[in-house]
Amino acid sequence: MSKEIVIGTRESRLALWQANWVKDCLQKLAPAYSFRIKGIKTLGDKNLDTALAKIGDKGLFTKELELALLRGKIDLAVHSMKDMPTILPEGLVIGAVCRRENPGDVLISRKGNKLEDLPPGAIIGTSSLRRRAQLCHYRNDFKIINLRGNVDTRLGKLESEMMDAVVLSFAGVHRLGLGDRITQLIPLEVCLPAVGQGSIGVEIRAGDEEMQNLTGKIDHHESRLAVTAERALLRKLEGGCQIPVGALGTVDNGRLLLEGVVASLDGSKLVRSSWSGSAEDAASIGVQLAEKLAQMGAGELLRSMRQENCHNV
Ligand SMILES: NCc1[nH]cc(CCC(=O)O)c1CC(=O)O
Repeated sequence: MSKEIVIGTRESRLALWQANWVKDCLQKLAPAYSFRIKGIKTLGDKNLDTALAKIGDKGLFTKELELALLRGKIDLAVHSMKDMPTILPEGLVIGAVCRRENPGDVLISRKGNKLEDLPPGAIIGTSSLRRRAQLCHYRNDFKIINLRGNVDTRLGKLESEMMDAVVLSFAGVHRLGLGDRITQLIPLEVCLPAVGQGSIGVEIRAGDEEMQNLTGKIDHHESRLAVTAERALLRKLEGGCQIPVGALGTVDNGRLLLEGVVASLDGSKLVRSSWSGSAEDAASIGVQLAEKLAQMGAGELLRSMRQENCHNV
């Protein structure tokens, strides 16, 4: 009998797709093991009606999986990197950051309009403060309404709730086989993605050498460096509540370019800049960019936002 490895995941169609993708990759690379998927409900799945910004996102989609990992109920936890808090619980580490999909956001509009030719006052659904702020900065006539639920639910609401468009991540839409619904790849100049967007992460127990070796087989070095820089930036900026931050690291020839943005909720103020350096210094590039953005006014922006908006410290 081969040793069985239990892979924990949320139960949304996207989460299951991602967990199965990890399972298939590992099964090919390590045929001596057998793998089983175990679905686990998280707080984020149980609170589908509450605006994300109100609950805060500290481990909303990850906590139950992490507890199962710590208790030995599962051996690996598969997450979207963008749903992972920047500080992991004691005793857990990221075993793999898998090769990143196109990290950007996409527009899916009801009548096929792109961002620039949506009608004045167009209604766009998204629950992400980051998307809201950058879209309103691009066009302040847009009306943004809260839209939660998994990818399929959100697309369903585009039809039923009289919206002109919704914004989703390319990766999520593509993985669910809904790529033909995409109207436009939103340019990175308009909207920087969420930290970690497009990358699948595999969390393991610290010191579990067997799982470290196993997950090492699907770790993608450049994706890990890019995501490390983005997470270092966010960790330095954040202070216990959801804030409109976007970031994207790209690695080319050993150099890492990190772009980052911080904006006010209504998009009226927006600070955006970049920092680059040797890719192996990923984390310090994130910290340096955070300091630069703070000097450019992001610090002030974040302080005022925390006072008004932070319900959950
Ligand atoms: N916030 C939910 C979430 N978490 C990860 C993805 C998609 C996968 C990814 O972008 O990595 C999505 C859906 C979306 O934002 O459209």
